[in-house]
Amino acid sequence: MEEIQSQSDNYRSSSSSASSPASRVPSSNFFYLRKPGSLRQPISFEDSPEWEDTDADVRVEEGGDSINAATTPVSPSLSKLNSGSLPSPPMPEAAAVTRKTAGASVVWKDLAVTIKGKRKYSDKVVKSSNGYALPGTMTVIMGPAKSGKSTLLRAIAGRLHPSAKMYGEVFINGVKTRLLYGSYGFVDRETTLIGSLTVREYLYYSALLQLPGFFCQKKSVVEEAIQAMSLGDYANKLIGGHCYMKGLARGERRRVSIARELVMRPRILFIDEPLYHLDSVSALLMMVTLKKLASTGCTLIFTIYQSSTEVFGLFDRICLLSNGNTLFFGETLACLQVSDNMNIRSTSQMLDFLARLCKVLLITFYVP
Ligand SMILES: Nc1ncnc2c1ncn2[C@@H]1O[C@H](COP(=O)(O)OP(=O)(O)OP(=O)(O)O)[C@@H](O)[C@H]1O
Repeated sequence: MEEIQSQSDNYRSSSSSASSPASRVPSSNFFYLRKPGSLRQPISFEDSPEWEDTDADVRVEEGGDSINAATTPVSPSLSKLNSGSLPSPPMPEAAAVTRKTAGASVVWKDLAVTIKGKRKYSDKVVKSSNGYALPGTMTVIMGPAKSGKSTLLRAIAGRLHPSAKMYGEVFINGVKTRLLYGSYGFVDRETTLIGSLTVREYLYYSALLQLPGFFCQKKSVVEEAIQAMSLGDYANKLIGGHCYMKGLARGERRRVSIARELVMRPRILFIDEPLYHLDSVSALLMMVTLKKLASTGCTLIFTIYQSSTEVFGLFDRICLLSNGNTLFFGETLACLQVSDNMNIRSTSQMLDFLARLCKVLLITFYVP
């Protein structure tokens, strides 16, 4: 306890200044260790006194990304995040700011992927795929298992495994280029989260690790990400899920992994199976959240194995794969139109039709 007290005193002496005297902050704010039994009542990192450094003339202009800082706020030590049990702070102003991102158009042309170890060159995992994704829209890569969805997604994002070789071209905003760090986010099918942190703490750590810039800017991006993924009700809850500690449900965990990428404010977001292992209600909620995210301007591209009729109706464009072949690329409505011409009257009938088509092609092409 003495050690904690002395750390606390050190902190007070180093952080106290004319602008933020320690006397302004109640002494109960200076706990460095989580109190015993407080695991179920986690504390927001915003309880750190430095969040309230109102005298620091730091302003972040949303959308314009410009920062005017007379004094640079000091990042808090990570130990200070484990503060004691204090009442939850009100949502900061940043949370009320609507997220607006300039998306980017993505075009892939004659994209093919081979993987070392496959028997023949003709055994391409993805074969001559063409398509595009526009800002503010959701483009989904659909197909049965092992049809090459993840491989195509990784190829577009430039994140193929070293044993894979890509052919064809990818254009970002009309320029043949690789995606730069920070301009895009990639959410894998399974991600590891830190169960001993709350959602807000975890996102804040991610922001600290991934982003340059000022502390208050990180605060705003974290709150934006929480808001964008509808995690407001869970922001102060422990992620959990380890050592028999009950944690967030799968749907929320998945949203946290997506929010982790959003702190980078990516222009393009790639998600491998956002509905992986989600029940139908969580799947619909996830898709509605993603649709909302797309409406802020972000370009969303993701893979999906199967979809309910309701979820299907939310997609803007579909790239339908079967054994690496692109069977259809176009707008969802056009896809429905095609099915209509074929006397298919409902989305579920169309999905059945597509599934059957995939199976036929799979059997036709997959036989060695
Ligand atoms: N690194 C790799 N090494 C060897 N083969 C691979 C590798 N990655 C993918 N493949 C093969 O490529 C094919 C397509 O895999 P991919 O994961 O892209 O399909 P998918 O449609 O995403 O399937 P699923 O949804 O079942 O994961 C599979 O036959 C898979 O075995």
